[in-house]
Amino acid sequence: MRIEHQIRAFEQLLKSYDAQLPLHRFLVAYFKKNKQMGSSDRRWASRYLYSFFRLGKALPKEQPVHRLAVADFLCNGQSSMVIDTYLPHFSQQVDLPLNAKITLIKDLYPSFDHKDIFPFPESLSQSIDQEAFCLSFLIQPDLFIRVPQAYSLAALNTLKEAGIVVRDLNETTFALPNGTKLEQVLPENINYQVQDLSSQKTGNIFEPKKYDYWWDCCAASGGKSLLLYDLEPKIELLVSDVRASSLQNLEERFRLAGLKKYQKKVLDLLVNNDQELHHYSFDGIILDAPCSGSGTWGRTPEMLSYFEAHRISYFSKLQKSIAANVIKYLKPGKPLIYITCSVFKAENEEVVAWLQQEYGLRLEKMEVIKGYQEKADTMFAARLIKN
Ligand SMILES: C[S@@+](CC[C@H](N)C(=O)[O-])C[C@H]1O[C@@H](n2cnc3c(N)ncnc32)[C@H](O)[C@@H]1O
Repeated sequence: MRIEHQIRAFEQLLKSYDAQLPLHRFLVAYFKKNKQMGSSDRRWASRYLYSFFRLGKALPKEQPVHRLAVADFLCNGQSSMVIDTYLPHFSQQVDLPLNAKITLIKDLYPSFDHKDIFPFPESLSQSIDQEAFCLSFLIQPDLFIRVPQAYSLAALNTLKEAGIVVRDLNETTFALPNGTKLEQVLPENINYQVQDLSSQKTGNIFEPKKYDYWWDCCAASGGKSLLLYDLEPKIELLVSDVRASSLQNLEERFRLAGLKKYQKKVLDLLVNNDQELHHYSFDGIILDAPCSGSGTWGRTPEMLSYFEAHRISYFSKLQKSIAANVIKYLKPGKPLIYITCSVFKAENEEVVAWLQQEYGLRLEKMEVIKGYQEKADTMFAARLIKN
């Protein structure tokens, strides 16, 4: 396959992509429609497009194909036709450490600054190291699973026997190369959840007690509820979400995990739900809020190019409205666990400050969970107590 052919395929894909779908879903649909593309064409086109978007807003003045060559060199450990053609002096250096590769690129393109990769640096939560965060976009995040202790040894052995490179971060958390086909390797009788490392760490501030009644109010398919249940199986639970389809997935996941005792409701938390909830009061509420998802853009790097800044304040307002509507159902002295997968202070610390100010909640702890240092998502979690 000639280089011109690869470049043409890349340029056509780039032109067709309008960010209406996440890039991985768009690629599936595109390849289905363009059956003339063989498996090698598809592999290279995917690699190039992902590399390209990982460069975010760096080197804005260069031609797309030159930006692609730089991106592909920085993001990969093996050379490509694009690197061989446009950066021929570097094709033997692709396996250098990232910092060394950046130095080479800076020599060639003095305007290259990796801090340009992320387009909204002034909006970041304060404790985020902008430099390390930007560099993390050049590295594909890992896939993480959480395996209950009873299954963890069996899971670890099965994965190793299948030749998969596993990092066991602790007894129940494993990191695997992205794209690992878990369902083909782990048998059904091994119970596990795919859950990002940082998402798992949010559980550190839940602190549920036996027989507590908790509400996971933006439950989606139940990731946080399952974490809560693993921390304290003797829990009473209400799960809700505005999307009924997510709650259907939740039912199946709960069934597989053996979580049987729970109540489920479809609720829009932007409206008054007193008719449904007036007699409820909870010992804990998990608000895993709808958000920009900016802490997960290492998995969806196309967002570096397509996210619009005005969306940050949209999400911030949404989060405040939802929080205001749920805290009335919390018992005094009990925690609201506020979580986002955002790196923007307007969705994190500023929402927390607003809740303290407007509703007198007392902040017990909050943390930006810095997944960018661990090939994981970056998240924010706060524990606020109702007075
Ligand atoms: C970050 S996701 C939750 C992820 C989930 N807790 C987990 O661990 O997998 C946010 C959820 O908020 C829900 N949501 C968005 N707007 C909502 C609203 N107005 N009322 C209730 N839920 C809403 C979305 O449907 C989405 O499932």
